[in-house]
Amino acid sequence: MEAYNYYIQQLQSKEYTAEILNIVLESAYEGICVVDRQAIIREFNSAYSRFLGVRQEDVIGRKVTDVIENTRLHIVLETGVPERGFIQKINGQDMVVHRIPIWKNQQVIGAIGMLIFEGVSEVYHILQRVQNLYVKHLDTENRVEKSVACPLVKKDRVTFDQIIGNSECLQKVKRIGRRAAKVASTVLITGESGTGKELFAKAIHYNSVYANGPFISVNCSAIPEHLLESELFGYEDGAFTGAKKGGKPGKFEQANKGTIFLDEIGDMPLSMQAKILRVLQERNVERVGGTHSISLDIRVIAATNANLQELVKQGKFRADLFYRLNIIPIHLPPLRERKEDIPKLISYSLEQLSIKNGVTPKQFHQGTIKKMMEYDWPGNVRELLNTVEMLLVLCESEVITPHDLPEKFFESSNVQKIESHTHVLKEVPMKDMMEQHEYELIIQTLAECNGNKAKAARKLGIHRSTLYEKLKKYQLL
Ligand SMILES: Nc1ncnc2c1ncn2[C@@H]1O[C@H](COP(=O)(O)OP(=O)(O)OP(=O)(O)O)[C@@H](O)[C@H]1O
Repeated sequence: MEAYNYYIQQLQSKEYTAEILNIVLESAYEGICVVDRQAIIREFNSAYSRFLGVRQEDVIGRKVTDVIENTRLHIVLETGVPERGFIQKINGQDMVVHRIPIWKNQQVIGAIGMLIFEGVSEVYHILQRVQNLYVKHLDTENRVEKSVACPLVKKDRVTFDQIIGNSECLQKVKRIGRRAAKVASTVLITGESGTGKELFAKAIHYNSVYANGPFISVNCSAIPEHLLESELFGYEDGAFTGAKKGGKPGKFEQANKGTIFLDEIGDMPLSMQAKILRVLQERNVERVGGTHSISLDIRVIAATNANLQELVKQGKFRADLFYRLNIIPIHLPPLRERKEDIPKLISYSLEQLSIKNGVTPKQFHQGTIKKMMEYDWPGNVRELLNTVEMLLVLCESEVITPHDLPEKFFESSNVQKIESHTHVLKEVPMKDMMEQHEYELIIQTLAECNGNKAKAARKLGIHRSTLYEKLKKYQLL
């Protein structure tokens, strides 16, 4: 009886999910088309069918290329790279479309096509595209300088939308960032190198009440110790030999009415830490050799890839400064913990980097994206952008294949582990197909979760102890 009830419950929950999905599809203003791995239409909402003048039942089950004019959904299935805000001619009209691949277990299993009829955010994306075309046009006429002066292109203003990634962990920090922007409190951003700490700091600044003031970035580790004080606090005329006539304002003063971004704060010498603490507490600064203090109205954002708490324990970082900075802590996750963001990051960077380098955008083979998702990205987003740029510039063919990737992509221990285990398993006669499937699923999920068993168990929907039992069974411990 219990098993029967469970079965009924499962069935009902599946029916419920299907019903909800149907309601969502039918309530959307956009045209939505979902295709499977073979580019066969599986879902097609009425907004799309009205626009094309076809009946849903006539198109579901047909190849998308036979139904939607100029579609590239079948190409997105191959590349695995999303295409957002593209223009597609349908029924003689230029329409804005999104094409989003569906990734599961590091494979593209389908794609979603969205036809946009309206929406402010879409207009914004179109505007961006027009700007890019404009810059490209000027570039080809050797008038790059003018493009920077183009009023449409406000180069440095960063919005949270420009921080690419839909992973849950990135969405969560973006939500915290948006809320932090609304208040004047000091923010401490931590995260590995290249995770986007400076980009995040800029997004906070440009969404805050200080947005119209300056954003002054100071790399604390790049300034020699003996120059740090005058760089940060400025100096008066004749403060020391070699001092500029008339004196010079320091970074804090320059940042007045805006934001000061203290990057690599963990590298700040102890002597300077005391002085910075004083400025943060008293909100005024005195130039070197000066006699009066200048009051400051600034937002402070500090960032580090070091473990400040550890540095405090080791006596290398002042505890009082740490607590002064750590009012709103934001930790940016490394790229290896949000690999689902990789296709989207590639898609966005492809276009920007093609324009920057004056080359035609290339396509990524799905196998290439797969390899890129298996890699651990120690240099995070910065390394990813550099890789895409290198591939764009150096690869001679139109499609970037796994062979074009540097050697390091084939050295991943995860990949070797999956391959060697799969190999062994295939040689041994299988008792049970289900077991083989379960085994591969576990290996795959562990690789995706970087060997983190708690995370893998959550992803697999089983208890951690069950996962351990299975790992033991398959001799994976
Ligand atoms: N989520 C993201 N979306 C788009 N671009 C990103 C993202 N994260 C980082 N970048 C880009 O990656 C590069 C490195 O980012 P950034 O300089 O902000 O990293 P960082 O954490 O401050 O690095 P470091 O600690 O080495 O100074 C920049 O070009 C930035 O624009």
